[in-house]
Amino acid sequence: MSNPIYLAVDLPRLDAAVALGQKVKGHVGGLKLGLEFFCAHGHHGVHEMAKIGLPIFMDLKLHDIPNTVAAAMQSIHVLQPAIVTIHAAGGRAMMEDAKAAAGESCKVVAVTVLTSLDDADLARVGVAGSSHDQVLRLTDLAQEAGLDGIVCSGHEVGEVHRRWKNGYFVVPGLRPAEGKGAALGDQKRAVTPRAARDAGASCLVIGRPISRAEDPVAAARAIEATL
Ligand SMILES: O=C(O)c1cc(=O)[nH]c(=O)n1[C@@H]1O[C@H](COP(=O)(O)O)[C@@H](O)[C@H]1O
Repeated sequence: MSNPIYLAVDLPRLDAAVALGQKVKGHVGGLKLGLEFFCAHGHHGVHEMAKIGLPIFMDLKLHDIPNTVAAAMQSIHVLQPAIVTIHAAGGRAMMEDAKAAAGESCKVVAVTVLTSLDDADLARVGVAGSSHDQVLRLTDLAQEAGLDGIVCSGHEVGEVHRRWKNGYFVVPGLRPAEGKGAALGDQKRAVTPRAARDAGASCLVIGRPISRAEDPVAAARAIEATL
């Protein structure tokens, strides 16, 4: 089985990002480049990271009118990402157009409810009900739109997996062990990598527990050993 860990390379400097990717490449299955990275380094930065030889996950969380999102997807074709994120809250037409504009080999996955939000945060933006119900609602919409899968927390992935048998499920907000490793930081719905994997996650997104560890290779290896 291939390594399901994607390292979230959320570092502002390109040389540091390349060095980190090179160091841990034997212990992760891919590299996730997010908004921080793409805004700072653009296509050039993605090309440099691709040279490390691992699949690239472009976490752009696109959310706009369908025409704009489709055009953005076309503009990143050339980078041949393995996975791209969009926001499910952009609606069915936006998701359909994003998928149609993506390359054949690129998985398009929709972020449901960010792992940094809890039920009280959702209420403040006008979403009645629990984060759990909202994840399931947006999962069904993403499946109807023909996407490859969704992004959710480890708390919901078990139920998502039961509803959508062959979907691709990305789970971020992972912390290696209760009370150990990196603190929760801004994550509110966190679980351990092993718990997420057991519940049906296809892809485990892990950032600070590896990138901020004193020894990132040892941290990645230790997490890999728990899976
Ligand atoms: O789409 C994502 O990857 C994502 C969705 C989400 O709901 N929560 C979330 O944390 N992420 C990303 O996952 C990574 C988590 O990083 P750490 O909290 O440092 O492990 C970051 O790059 C986030 O942008």
